[in-house]
Amino acid sequence: MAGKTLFDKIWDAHVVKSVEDGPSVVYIDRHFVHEVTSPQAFAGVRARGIKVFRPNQTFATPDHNIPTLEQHLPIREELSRHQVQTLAKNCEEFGVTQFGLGHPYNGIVHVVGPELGITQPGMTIVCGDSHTSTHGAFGAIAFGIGTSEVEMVLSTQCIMQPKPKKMRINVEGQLGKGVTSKDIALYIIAQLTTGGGTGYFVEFAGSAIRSLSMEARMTLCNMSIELGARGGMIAADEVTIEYVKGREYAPKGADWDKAVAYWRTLHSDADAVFDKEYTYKAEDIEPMITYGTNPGMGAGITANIPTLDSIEPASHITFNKSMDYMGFAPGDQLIGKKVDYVFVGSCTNGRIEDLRMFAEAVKGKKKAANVVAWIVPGSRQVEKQAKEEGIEKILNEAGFEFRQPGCSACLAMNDDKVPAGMVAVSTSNRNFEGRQGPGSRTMLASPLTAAAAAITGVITDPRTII
Ligand SMILES: CC(C)[C@H](C(=O)O)[C@@H](O)C(=O)O
Ligand code: SF4
Repeated sequence: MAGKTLFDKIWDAHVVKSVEDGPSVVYIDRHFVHEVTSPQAFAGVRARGIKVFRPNQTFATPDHNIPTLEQHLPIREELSRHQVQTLAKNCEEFGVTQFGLGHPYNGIVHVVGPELGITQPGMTIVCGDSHTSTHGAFGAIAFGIGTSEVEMVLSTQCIMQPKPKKMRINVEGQLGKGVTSKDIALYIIAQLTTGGGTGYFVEFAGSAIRSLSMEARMTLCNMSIELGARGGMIAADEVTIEYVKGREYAPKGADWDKAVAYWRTLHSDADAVFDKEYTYKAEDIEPMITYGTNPGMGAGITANIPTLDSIEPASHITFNKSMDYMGFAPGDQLIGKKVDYVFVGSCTNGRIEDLRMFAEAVKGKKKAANVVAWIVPGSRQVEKQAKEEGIEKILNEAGFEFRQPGCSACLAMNDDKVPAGMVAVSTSNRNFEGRQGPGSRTMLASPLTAAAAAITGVITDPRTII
């Protein structure tokens, strides 16, 4: 019998019941909850007169609807205020731990879980949020679920899931100067398209992946969902173990030793078989940026936007529509395009390492006068650390505003909206029409590329400023 994949090992350890040709009932170790997808789920549990089955394995934090300025004041916008209050009330009623607005652990759910050690290797993790794939960076099976499934997990701590197919994506070699894991993600999605991973769970492997920090691995797994995949994962190694060690919710003492011994067994066996496998060379990856309205419409920053003759005829209409929306023309050079907004943050690139990267690149320089920049930490802990490390000071001296944590301009569910027609270089993960505000135009890139745009006011190769 062929060896097992990392995915299979974790999956098999969590299947409670399998139905032939049907979904399996899978036990869930950690359930993260935010204000957008939980109200109806809690209402459903309440209506059935039952309890949250395992409140100690459920953790909540408001993130989407919170403002990133003056968080000590009541939320001005009514719907957002209501969402955030409802989450707090539900968590209190059902005995779920909530890191509410103002709590030292508040922040974006996918930043908070890992930094508190709630996310651990070998676990099954769900949240009513597509970017739950982020947690796969720890060698966990983590995926997003819908509101009715949130209710299912709240009430049973299990979920029904068909087993996905298995894909491995290897990136071998050494990344070039100015190339980050965000660029790996945008490169892979540009190669395989936003549908390339549909039906699969992806394991990222290879020497370039193993050399990444935990933050960088989270960025990559975060974006696996933009490939259409159910989720992404990376086997735990010493980097992972070192990161989890000592965190608030991490196992301690003898439990820690036991956990680590188990985690070390969680990797794909040498003879494991994948349904699909791709291998890329790290050397081929340039700093990337998107020019269109889905994350697969990206290119190396020195490239030009493709011309119609390089695009399949069937896609011409959507391609042209996307060019119109962005205000670009096929064949345009990317470098030199004017930038109005820069957003650094989100569950993709709002961690301490991202802020460090941005701050180092802008240190001693000045923000371009034509750019409005929002630098938003992913959590209160990231905010605190950035202040302690002097990052806020560097940012302020360079003319940048450092805000309070939240999803912010990643999606327009709060006050931080990019105005219509404006071009934003954003470190987030989606560039759909209207994603950052009605009519807003998004170009996805790494924190380094965002820094280069912020200080020059135009799309700039980050390798020229570091
Ligand atoms: C609001 C939420 C359901 C949504 C998601 O699932 O991803 C959001 O986080 C996003 O990034 O679009
Ligand atoms: S930061 Fe963006 S992608 Fe992440 S959970 Fe919030 S809205 Fe979704």
